[in-house]
Amino acid sequence: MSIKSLIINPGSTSTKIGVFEDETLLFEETLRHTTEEISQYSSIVDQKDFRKKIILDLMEKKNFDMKSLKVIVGRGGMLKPIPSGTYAVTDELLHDLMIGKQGEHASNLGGILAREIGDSLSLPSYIVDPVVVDELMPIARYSGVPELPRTSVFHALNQKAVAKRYAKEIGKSYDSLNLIVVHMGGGVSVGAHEKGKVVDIFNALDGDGAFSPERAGAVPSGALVKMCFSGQYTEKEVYKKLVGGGGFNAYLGTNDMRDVETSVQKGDKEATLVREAFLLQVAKDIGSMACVLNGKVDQIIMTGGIAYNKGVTDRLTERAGFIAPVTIYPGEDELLALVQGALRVMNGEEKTMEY
Ligand SMILES: Nc1ncnc2c1ncn2[C@@H]1O[C@H](COP(=O)(O)OP(=O)(O)O)[C@@H](O)[C@H]1O
Ligand SMILES: CCCC(=O)OP(=O)(O)O
Repeated sequence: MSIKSLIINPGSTSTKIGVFEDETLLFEETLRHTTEEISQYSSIVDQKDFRKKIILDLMEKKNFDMKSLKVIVGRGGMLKPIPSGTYAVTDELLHDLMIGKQGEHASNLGGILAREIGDSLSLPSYIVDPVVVDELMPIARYSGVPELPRTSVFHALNQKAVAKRYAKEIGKSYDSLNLIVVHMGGGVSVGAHEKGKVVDIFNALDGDGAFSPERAGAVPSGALVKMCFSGQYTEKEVYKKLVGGGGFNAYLGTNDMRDVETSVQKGDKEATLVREAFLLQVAKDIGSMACVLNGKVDQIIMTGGIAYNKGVTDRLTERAGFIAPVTIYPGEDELLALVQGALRVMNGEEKTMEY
């Protein structure tokens, strides 16, 4: 018997929704959120009802019978560091999403909404490869301050999905390849995949890599300390400068790369400089990961919404293409990866992971 699933993928700048019958997509929708829309809410959990309404409105618009569903699957959020896999949204896991065990991010809402909608229909709910999948090699955890270890927070679901897709397309196993995966969405993460494990990562959230549409990435640490103690800002205000209001938002007032591109095409000097600075930072992150892999890189894979922009991928290839050939998978394979994760446990091919 076939399995119909509702897939919920909240990102920092969008909510993506899909309905599948087994692995066949019945329909999908991506709703983009402007900075103004998101900044009305003081916390991620406060956005729950707004994002839930979007989902239920879409189901109504499509005249979809919710009773025909067998499972609800959400993107997994800021839980404790855990291995890759499919997890049931248990009470403990739900609690950690609600409190944001490792912090706040829209992905926390994936499991919360999956469980809420699942419970209302008496259906199971799962998350797959949450943003906290942790396969870091021990030496990648050192930051220089023992109390502040580097952490693995990234687009684990899509990074793994596109890496496996590439391996399949060239007839090799993911475990046999060394890949650098560059995900450019609302956040940016660059990962070193060594024989099937993400052994080092530039953290996409409040971490150490390139800036992104809505995040600062790495900033000069001494100046940040001074800002924190200047008395001018609350803790929340400083954090917002780093996550939410950082990056393109801070320089150009938009989290939408398409607006940036339009300004660049019109000859806007500031937009051109900021875009070029972004590309420099991402290229430097790729170069770092080449060293992590001892220069033995089979392929660089560029993905995420920004990878639709050919100007961006061409310039990155110009800067980093000497390291390895480049494959571009624009957007992301997250909806299908979420379905496949749930189907594997429901069909008994894989065990549900214990949280
Ligand atoms: N067709 C496109 N061309 C260029 N940029 C795009 C396109 N589609 C999305 N983007 C940009 O990608 C970013 C969002 O990427 P996405 O992977 O959807 O992020 P998230 O899941 O974090 O919300 C935004 O800056 C958006 O403007
Ligand atoms: C929290 C890491 C993943 C991430 O940054 O996702 P978005 O690009 O969707 O915000």
